Amino acid sequence: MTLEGKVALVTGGAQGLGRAFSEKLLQNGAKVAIGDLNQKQGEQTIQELTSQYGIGRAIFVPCNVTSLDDMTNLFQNAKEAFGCLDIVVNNAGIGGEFAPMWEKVIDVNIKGVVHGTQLAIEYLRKDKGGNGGHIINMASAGGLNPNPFSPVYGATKAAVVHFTRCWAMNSTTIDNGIRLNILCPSFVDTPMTKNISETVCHNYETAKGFIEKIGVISPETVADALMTLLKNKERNGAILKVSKHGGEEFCTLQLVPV
Ligand SMILES: NC(=O)C1=CN([C@@H]2O[C@H](COP(=O)(O)OP(=O)(O)OC[C@H]3O[C@@H](n4cnc5c(N)ncnc54)[C@H](O)[C@@H]3O)[C@@H](O)[C@H]2O)C=CC1
Ligand SMILES: CCCCCC(=O)CC\C=C/C=C/C=C/[C@@H](O)[C@@H](O)CCCC(=O)O
Repeated sequence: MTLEGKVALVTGGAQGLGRAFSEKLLQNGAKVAIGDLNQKQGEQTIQELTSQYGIGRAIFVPCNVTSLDDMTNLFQNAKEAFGCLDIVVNNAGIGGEFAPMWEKVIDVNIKGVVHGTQLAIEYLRKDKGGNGGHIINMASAGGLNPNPFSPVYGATKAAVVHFTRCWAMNSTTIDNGIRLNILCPSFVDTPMTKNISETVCHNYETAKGFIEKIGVISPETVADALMTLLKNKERNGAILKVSKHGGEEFCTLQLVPV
C-alpha cells in the first residue's frame, strides 16, 4: 500500500487509461476523484470501483477539462470529499485531425492540461496550505517522435511535454514540494485506439500497418508505468515512455530522421 492516505485526482477517468490509473491508485491505497465529460460512464465506473475497493474511496464529478469553472469545481469537490490532494493526473485527451474536430483536440489536449496543472499547483503548493505533491501529465510517444497520421494530435502532445518540463523547472513548484512528470505511451488498447478510423487520422490504411508495427500495449502496463513515476521520489520533469518493444524507458528529447 505505497499510496496509503494519499488523495489523487484523475481527469478522463471514466474509461480507458484514466480508469486503469484510478484502479491502480485505489489498489495502492489512495482515494480518487475522477472528473470526466461522460457522466453516465463516469457514474458506472464509480459504482464498479466502489463495489470492488469500498465505499468512500472514489468520487465522480462531471467535468469538461476545457472549462475553468468545471475544473475548479472538480478540485474543490476532491478537497471537500477527501480533505487534501497529493496527486493530479491530467489524463483526459482526444484525437481528430479534420475540421472542425482538430480545434477541439487542441482545446482538450492543451487547454485541459493547462487548467489541470495550474489548479494542481494552487492546491498542492505548501505556501498556500497544501502538502506539495506530484503532477503527472499524459502526453504520448507521438509527442516525442512523429506519428505521421496524426500531426495535430502529435503537436498537442509535444506541447504537453514542453509545458510540463517548463513548470518542473519553475521555482514556485520546486520551492513548494511539487514535482511534475510526463507519461508517453505508444498505442494502448483503449476505446481511443479502437475508434481510430479514416475520420480521425490521415491515411488510415497505412496507419493500420504503423500501429501493428509499433504494437499495442495494455492499459495495465501504462498504469504500472504511472506507479513507477509515483514511487520515484527524485525525478522532476522526467519523460517516461512506455511501448511494446521498449517497455518503460526514461527519455531525453531527440530528433529522429523522418
Ligand atoms: N490510447 C492510446 O493509444 C494512447 C493514449 N494516450 C493519451 O492517454 C489519455 C487517455 O487516452 P485513452 O484512455 O486512450 O482515451 P479514451 O478515449 O479511451 O478515454 C478518454 C476519456 O477522457 C474523457 N474526455 C474526453 N474529453 C474530455 C473533456 N473535454 N473533459 C473531460 N473528460 C474528457 C472521455 O469521456 C473518456 O472517458 C489521452 O490523453 C490520450 O491522448 C497517449 C498515448 C497512447
Ligand atoms: C487518434 C490518434 C490516437 C493516437 C494515440 C497515441 O497517442 C499513439 C501514439 C503512439 C506512438 C507514436 C509513435 C511514433 C513513432 C515514430 O516516429 C517512430 O519512432 C516509429 C518508427 C516505426 C518503425 O518503423 O518502427
